[in-house]
Amino acid sequence: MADATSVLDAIPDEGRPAVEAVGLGKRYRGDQWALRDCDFTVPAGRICGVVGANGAGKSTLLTLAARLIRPTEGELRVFGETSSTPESRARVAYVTQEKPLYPSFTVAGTLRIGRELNPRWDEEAAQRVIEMGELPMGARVGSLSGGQRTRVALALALGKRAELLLLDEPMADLDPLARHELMGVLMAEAAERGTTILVSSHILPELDGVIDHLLLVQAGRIRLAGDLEEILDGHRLLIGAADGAELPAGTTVERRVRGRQVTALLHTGEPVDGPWESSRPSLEELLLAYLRTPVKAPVTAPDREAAA
Ligand SMILES: Nc1ncnc2c1ncn2[C@@H]1O[C@H](COP(=O)(O)OP(=O)(O)OP(=O)(O)O)[C@@H](O)[C@H]1O
Repeated sequence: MADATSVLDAIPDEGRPAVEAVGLGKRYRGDQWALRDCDFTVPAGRICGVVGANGAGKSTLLTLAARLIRPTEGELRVFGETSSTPESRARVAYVTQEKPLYPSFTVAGTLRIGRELNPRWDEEAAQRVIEMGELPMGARVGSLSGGQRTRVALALALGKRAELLLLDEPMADLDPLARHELMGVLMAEAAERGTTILVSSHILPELDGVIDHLLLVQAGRIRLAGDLEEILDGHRLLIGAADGAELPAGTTVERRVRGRQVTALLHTGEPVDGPWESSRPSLEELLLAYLRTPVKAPVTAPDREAAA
């Protein structure tokens, strides 16, 4: 049996940047920036949650990493490369929200295309995902439900044996059991092969216990980026009496009063003095507090900001 050292030896990129943004910006048209001034690093082997409200820029970020669009400014390095080559494309698999598949092809025919197009194709990995969902290999893709098509798209992505998996809300149309099971498959993939996974989701509980890295995108900006444990350690959730002590200045992300009780999320790793019940936030508590308090980022041109 392989020990921990030999597993790590088998993951050559472990810890090195898989995805690195430097001054990254994307403007589709006119003065509207979908992303602006983004700087972050996702080390190889991480499962990174990409979280943000509708329209925040998550899909744009994943599409840039898949090299389907180009940055307007700055760069997004994938395994150190700034542009796309056939070799670099073979290292990346992207499952989009639309999951474009040929409706007239059968499941088996779809996997056959995957096999023919990908030199590193892993038939067993792809088939495992199909079989777990008990999908008939002879069924036409067009006759499958949305969740079943998602399973076929994930099977293609896993069969490709990519080193970077980009998953844009992959689980949205799956039932809870399938979601749980496929999350397990993705985690096993990351652990065994050191695959880096960027997964966007609005279903926050689905990410808890799965991701170990976080990118919080808000209004086209990166609001939080880094190792998840470090981010959680750097915040305190306080509960106390609404008419009690003042919150420490400068660190409050969100403050909510309900009746006589106040709940606040602070961006500080330091212990907080005062009549507070203080704890480390859960991932969901952290994300909800940030999502409820969007920053007013200047993603549009100054004249539009002034008008807003
Ligand atoms: N192809 C496009 N052409 C023009 N504008 C676009 C295009 N794609 C996205 N946008 C705009 O860029 C911004 C970011 O969109 P994006 O799809 O990246 O957000 P998102 O965070 O993935 O949203 P959602 O959670 O709703 O999927 C939005 O204002 C959107 O209208």
